[in-house]
This record gives sequence, structure tokens and C-alpha cells, in this order.
Amino acid sequence: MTDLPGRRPPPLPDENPTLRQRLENLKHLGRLVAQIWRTSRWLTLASLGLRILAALQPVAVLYAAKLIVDEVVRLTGIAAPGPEITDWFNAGLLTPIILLLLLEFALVLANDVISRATGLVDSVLSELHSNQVSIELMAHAARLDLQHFESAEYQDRLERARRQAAGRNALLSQIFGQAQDILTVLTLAAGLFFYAPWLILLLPLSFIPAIWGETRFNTLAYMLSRWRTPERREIEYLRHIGASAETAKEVKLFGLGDYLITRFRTLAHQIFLENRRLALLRASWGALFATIASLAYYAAYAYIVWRTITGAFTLGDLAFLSGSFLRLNGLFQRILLGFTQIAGQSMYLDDLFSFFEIAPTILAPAAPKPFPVPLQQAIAFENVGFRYPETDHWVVRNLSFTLPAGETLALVGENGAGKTTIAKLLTRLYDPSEGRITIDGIDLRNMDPRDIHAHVGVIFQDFIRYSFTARDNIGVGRIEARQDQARIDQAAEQSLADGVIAKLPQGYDQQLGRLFKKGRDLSGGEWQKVAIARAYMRDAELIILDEPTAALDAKAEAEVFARFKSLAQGKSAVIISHRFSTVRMADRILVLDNGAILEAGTHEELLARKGRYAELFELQAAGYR
Ligand SMILES: Nc1ncnc2c1ncn2[C@@H]1O[C@H](COP(=O)(O)OP(=O)(O)OP(=O)(O)O)[C@@H](O)[C@H]1O
Repeated sequence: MTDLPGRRPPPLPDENPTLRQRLENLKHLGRLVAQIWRTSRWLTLASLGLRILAALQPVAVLYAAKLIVDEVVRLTGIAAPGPEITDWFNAGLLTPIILLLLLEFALVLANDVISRATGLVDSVLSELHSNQVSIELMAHAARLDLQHFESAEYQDRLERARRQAAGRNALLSQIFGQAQDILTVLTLAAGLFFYAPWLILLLPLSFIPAIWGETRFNTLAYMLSRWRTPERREIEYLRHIGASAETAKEVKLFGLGDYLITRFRTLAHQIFLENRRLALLRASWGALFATIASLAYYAAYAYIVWRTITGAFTLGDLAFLSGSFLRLNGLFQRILLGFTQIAGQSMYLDDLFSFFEIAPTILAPAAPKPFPVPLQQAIAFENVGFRYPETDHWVVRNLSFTLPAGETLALVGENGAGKTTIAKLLTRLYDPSEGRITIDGIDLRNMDPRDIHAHVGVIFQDFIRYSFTARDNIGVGRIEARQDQARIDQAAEQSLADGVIAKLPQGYDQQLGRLFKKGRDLSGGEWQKVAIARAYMRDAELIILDEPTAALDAKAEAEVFARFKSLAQGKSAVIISHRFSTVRMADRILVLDNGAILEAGTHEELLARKGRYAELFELQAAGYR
């Protein structure tokens, strides 16, 4: 497994983690608690305070019960003052027992109130925390490079992190509950220690096998889920294409339903078998360990009973000790299970926190130079070479060309020639592996990527069809101006999206896409007009349109370009297109082949040269004759 660039610590190995690694994972709990604290200090304090109260309750109740039993034993030993309860009452003999009963009642009642309040605080806190994690996740993802999103390994990590963002809600209650249980154990153990110190030692001994078993199975479960991330993503993907609006058309027409189901079933079944095997193993070993624990408990219980018979303990002591012991037994089990579960969960937390450790590599320099506005000289590629991360294939190599300010450059070439890659390099979504790209003589690396993005309007061929309103679909092109109707109108007019919006029943307020109720889907060309309007929303010095008109009809295309030319007056533009009717309008045309320039010039120059361009142009023109 190769590591992603920008991730500082080494990745988790795919083998079983060692005990040290497991313990190291526990440090994530500290990060988690810090995150919970950041979410809401008051709720965190409230949850902890309530749990301290709840932790002290069991020992108080047991002790009250012991006092009641001892008092009852004392009362049975004295001569009755009369036959009626009133006689006892009037003699003042019942006052202590009534007070004790009231005390126990109040303690039990308080416990119920406290546990409800804790549940309430925890559920509110946990929802807020889950939102906080999602927000931190989205904020971090927004900082990362495009290369991270284009890598399968990164997508696995993102998927794992995303699952943790929503899936670790119970952990909060578990960690705090664990602290509460430990406090209860300490108070009960203190009581027990007072009567029979060595019994305490018996308890943990009986749970060692259980700890071992739980840790082992947690690790196995985690490793299984980690190894299976690619398969699970594939399962998700199959489920998505098998049952979603955007794929329904093709799946139906190609009759892919059964094929997808079979692939899904095979993969899902394989994972199911592995999970079932693990669940069976865990259940059988768990039953054995639980029996060992119960045996230890009853051995200790028998000892306490014997000591009571011999008169070493009172009946109240017996009630207190057996109650304490029973509770301790349950609590120890819970703590140890909780501990191994938390340790298990902390492995998953690594998925979340290691995502936050992936650092972006395309960064602003310490003293970034501003993007030149207006652009005065030229954009220049100087011996640019580029390989995508983790590949050895040079997509472009020794590429040098100049785009003088205010001119329109068209990039032509076969599929895979490297045109979109050039657009990504120009927008600093990637940095070149060799050479440099300059704007008015300034290396793009010396600029803040955000500043570059603010001055470049770009629409890629795989633009997003946002399930937003028509207004927002255009407005997001310049998020701070999304309420600026005049600007949106102008952008829509230039891209011909105005005609599309005029036909919508609710105009700009129309919800687009099929995802939500009342959404209206658009045709491919209509979506494209809306997407181009988005690029026009930018205050761009440079406009890049990557196959902007592929879905437009010939008339619309001619008009989009006539408008584009007038808009691009004084602005520089790069157009990527397979349509020569579009390409010929450019001031300069580069014909690319395997990431290198084959020919360059104006439409007329290239035709006169009778090279590849002329050949391709003739081929397309012949198709129209
Ligand atoms: N993220 C990526 N990681 C690795 N290789 C990539 C990536 N994106 C593109 N490539 C490879 O780079 C080469 C150039 O791709 P690019 O998208 O720039 O071509 P293009 O000229 O725009 O093609 P088209 O006309 O089909 O849009 C292709 O061989 C492609 O397989």
C-alpha cells in the first residue's frame, strides 16, 4: 500500500496491530474528548457532574440497605411494646427504620432522575458532536488537493472517516459511562476491602480471559472491516448504480439489473461469511469466559455466607457484601468489556483522525504574490512536464507555449492527449512535476491557490449539476455574489441560460435536478448553459472552458461563442473542444499529441500547413457536407 503524499505519520500497517500500537490508539480518545469539549463545554461538564452523582449512588443504596437489615434484626430481638403498629410507633421504636426507608427511597428516586438527565444531556451532546465532526471533516476535505480526491486509497480513507463521523456517537456515552463505572467500583471496592480485602483480588483474576478474548475479537473485527473497505465501497457503488435515478436509464436499457445484483450478492456474501464466522467465535468464547466469571463470583459469595454463619459478619453485612459483590461482578465485567470496546472503537477513531492528518501539498507560499489584475503580458508554460501522483506516465512533457493577454487559445487533440490536465495545471489544482507556469512572469507556485481560483473562471466537462435552485446553480460560481441578481442575470444572458430559466415554471426559484420534490431536470445542453453561466459569474482574468459546448446544438454553440467572444474582450481564454466550428474562432490553436505540441497557429495557418489539424478539420467538415 503506498502512502498518500502529505500524510505525515506512517499509515497503519495492514497486519494485526501490536499491543503497543493498540495502546497508542488509545491516545485518540484524548483527541475525541477534546473534540467533545470543543463542541460544548457546558454540556460536557453537565454530563460529567451527573455521572459523578450517579457513581456514588450504588454504594449509598447498599449501605442504607445494610443499615435497614441490621435495624430489622435489632427490632426482632427486642420485646414488642404492644400488638399494634401504633404501639411500636408511639414508643418511638420505628423512627430510625422509617428514616432509613425514606433515605433509600430518595436515593432510588434520585437515581432515576439522574439517569434520565444524563441520557438527555448525552443525546443532545452526541448529536452536536456528530455535527461538529462532520463540519470538521468537510472543512478539512475542502482544504485538500484534487490529487487526494483522485486517488483510490484516499477515497477509501475518506469513506472510512465519513463512516466514523456518523458512527461513533455511542462512544461518547461509553467513555463517560466508563469513568462513572470506575468511580462506582472504587467506592464499592473500598467498602468490600474494609471487610474482606483478598476477595477484591479474586474479581479481576476471573476477568483476564474475558479481556484477552474481547481485545482479540475487536482487533479481528476492525482488521476485517479495514481490509474490506475497497469491497465495501464497491458494494456501495453497486447499490448506488443499481438503484438510483441517474443510472436508471442505462441500467434498464442495457438490462444490467441481474448482472449488478449478482456482483453485489457475491461480494456481500463473502463479507457476510467472514462476519458470521467472527460473530460465532466471539459468542462461543464469550460464553466460556462468562461462566468462569460467574464461578469466581459464587465462590466468593459462598465464603461470605460461611463467615456470616460463623458470626463474623452481621446479616446487614451479608446484605451489603453480597450486594456489593454482585454489583462489582457486573461492573467489572462492564468496565472490562467497555474498555476493550473503547479500545476497539479507538482503532476506528484512527480512521477519523488519520484523515485529519492528511495535509494539503498545494499551498500558498509564505509571501504569496497577488494574481496580476489586469493581466498585461501573457500566461506561459515553460518546459512543463507532468505525471499524476503514483504513476510513471508523463501526461505532458517539455510543453512550452505562450498565451498573450487578451487572446483566446484553443486546445485540440485526441482523447487522452492531456488537454484537461493542462487546464488543471493552469488552475493550480496540480503543480507541474517539471518546468513552470507563469502569469505575467510570476510562477503560479508563488501565488495563493485561492487567489488564482478567484481570478479564473473554469467549467470542466464533468461539471456538477447541483440539486439547488436555478439561481444558486449560477450563483455558486461566485459564492459571495449569489444574491446579486443583476450579476446572475448578466451571466445567464451571456451563456444563454436566460432562455432555459425563462421556460421554468418558477424561474430562478425553480429547484433543479430530480433529487428533491418539485425538482425539474434539464437537458444536457440546458445544464451546460447553466454551468457556463457559473464560470461567467467569476471576476475572471482567464476563462477556461473544457468542452463547454459538447451538448449544445449547432445554433446554440455559435451563439454561445459569439457572446463569449464579446465577453472575453480583453480577457484571456482557453477553450478545449473537439468541434472545429468552435476551435476556429480562437486566436491561436495548439494541436496536442501525447502531451506534446504537434502544431500551433491560427486556423488559417494550420489549414495552409496541411498537417494533422487540416486533416482533422477536413474530416469533420466532410461530415457536415
Ligand atoms: N487523476 C488522474 N490520475 C492518473 N492519470 C490520469 C488522471 N487524470 C487523467 N489521467 C490520464 O492522463 C491522460 C490525459 O488525460 P486528460 O484528461 O488530460 O485528457 P484529455 O486530452 O482532456 O482527454 P479528453 O479529450 O478525453 O477529455 C490520460 O491518459 C488519462 O488516463
